[in-house]
Amino acid sequence: MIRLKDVVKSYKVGDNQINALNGVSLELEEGSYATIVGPSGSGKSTLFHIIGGLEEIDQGEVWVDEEPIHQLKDKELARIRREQIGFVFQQFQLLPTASALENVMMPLLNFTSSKTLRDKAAAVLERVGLGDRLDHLPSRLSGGEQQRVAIARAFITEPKVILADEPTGNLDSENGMKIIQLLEDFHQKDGGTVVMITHDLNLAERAEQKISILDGQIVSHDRRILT
Ligand SMILES: Nc1ncnc2c1ncn2[C@@H]1O[C@H](COP(=O)(O)OP(=O)(O)OP(=O)(O)O)[C@@H](O)[C@H]1O
Repeated sequence: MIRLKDVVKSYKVGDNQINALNGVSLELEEGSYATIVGPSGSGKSTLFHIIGGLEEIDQGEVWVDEEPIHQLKDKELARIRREQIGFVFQQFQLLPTASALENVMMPLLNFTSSKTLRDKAAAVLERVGLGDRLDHLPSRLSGGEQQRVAIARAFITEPKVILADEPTGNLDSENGMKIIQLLEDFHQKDGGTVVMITHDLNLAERAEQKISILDGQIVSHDRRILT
């Protein structure tokens, strides 16, 4: 359901060209749980942005749930991001002036009636253990709680895929593990696909698939069956 074929992506910085991805091919079936590991600058975030339809590619093909991401216009990409993909970032990326509930409502604000949306947002906040924090501004929540709001915001669209870029990078291990458990629940109970960038090799080992990137290329793709 996520398929990349010979993807090339470079950036121009002044007169220099930086080759961020040098011919990446990858297939992840629906319901996969995969981590992406690699040293700083190896191309992990570029790959993440490309799978999420956040960046254009120079060459190759990118398919998400049978949709040719590489050929779509901005409006179509926005629809795919809204309907298929939930994003979670290291820095949470919450709107500071909006409450937890409002942050979670954000992805569907123009698409669902407000009463239904409020109820739905409250239900996903309940699911991530924040049913008693609906009206809190992010500044009144701990880092772990803010990231759980971000997970709820990703859940609200009932996506098929959650893309998480270092979701535990700013958290202590206990709060980090709560986030991992929510992502693993999404994978195990909802049958969703999780693709997570991590520097934490212990976390990488928990996934069914580990994709290692070096200098813009996939150097290994390990698969194992979780018991
Ligand atoms: N917007 C950009 N403009 C110019 N160069 C970029 C841009 N984004 C990424 N790069 C370059 O592309 C290469 C891959 O970057 P990328 O962010 O994908 O690596 P990464 O593996 O995610 O690194 P990190 O672990 O440090 O986040 C690096 O050399 C980086 O400097």
